[in-house]
Amino acid sequence: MSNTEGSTVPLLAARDLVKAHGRTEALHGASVELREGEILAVTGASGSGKSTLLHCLAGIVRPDTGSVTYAGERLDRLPEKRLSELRRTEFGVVFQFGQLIPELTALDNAALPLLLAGVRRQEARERAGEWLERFGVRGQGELRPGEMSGGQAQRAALARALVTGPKVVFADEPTGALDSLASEQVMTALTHTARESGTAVLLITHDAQVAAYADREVRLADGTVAPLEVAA
Ligand SMILES: Nc1ncnc2c1ncn2[C@@H]1O[C@H](COP(=O)(O)OP(=O)(O)OP(=O)(O)O)[C@@H](O)[C@H]1O
Repeated sequence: MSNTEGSTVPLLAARDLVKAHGRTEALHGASVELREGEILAVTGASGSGKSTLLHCLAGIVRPDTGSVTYAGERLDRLPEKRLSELRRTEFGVVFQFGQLIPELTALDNAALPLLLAGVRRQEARERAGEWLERFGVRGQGELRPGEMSGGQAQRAALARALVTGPKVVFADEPTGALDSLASEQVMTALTHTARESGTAVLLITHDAQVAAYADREVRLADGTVAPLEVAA
């Protein structure tokens, strides 16, 4: 069940986003809203602009026009310093291939955002261990990413994304490289943990079975969110 009932002001809102990569216009006026604690799936064909939308919402790239508002702040207008602080403290990100640091163990990977935030090493490792536990990979804590299965590495990447207690997790095809069993385990762990901690999730996927884990789904086609599915 969604824990977003009664919440009217979106936590994150994109309005009329336009973003071109060179001559390719990836977004042509896309609008979407994410409420606090909501799990929203963004689906659409390859090239429809899903990743570009996620990058704009996460403050990774700035739209050419349109606005992105996070908790009342215009993200698209923020100076880089404040943006990177927001990304570090309020947002977590997971990509298709996890992007764990290959030289570090799963535990040290998961502890990294805490160390960057100034948490002492021992406490960071303890907290990271608890998050690995929630994702069912504590036993793999001393392994490096290359020694883990794809699904285990993705669950460690999710632990790293959630370890700082972000308000929003951006997940771009988090199961794209996994078989269906590993994909199911990753999605169950992600949605269960997000609901438990009240974290909102923006989930990009082209897989209907993965989208079914979300509270709501919007579909991108040719850089625009299908009008009927834009939240009022
Ligand atoms: N860095 C870039 N340089 C040039 N064109 C780009 C760049 N990033 C995206 N594009 C183009 O913008 C359009 C939208 O790309 P985007 O990656 O947002 O789509 P997507 O829906 O996430 O696709 P996929 O499901 O295949 O990952 C595509 O036509 C793509 O080729």
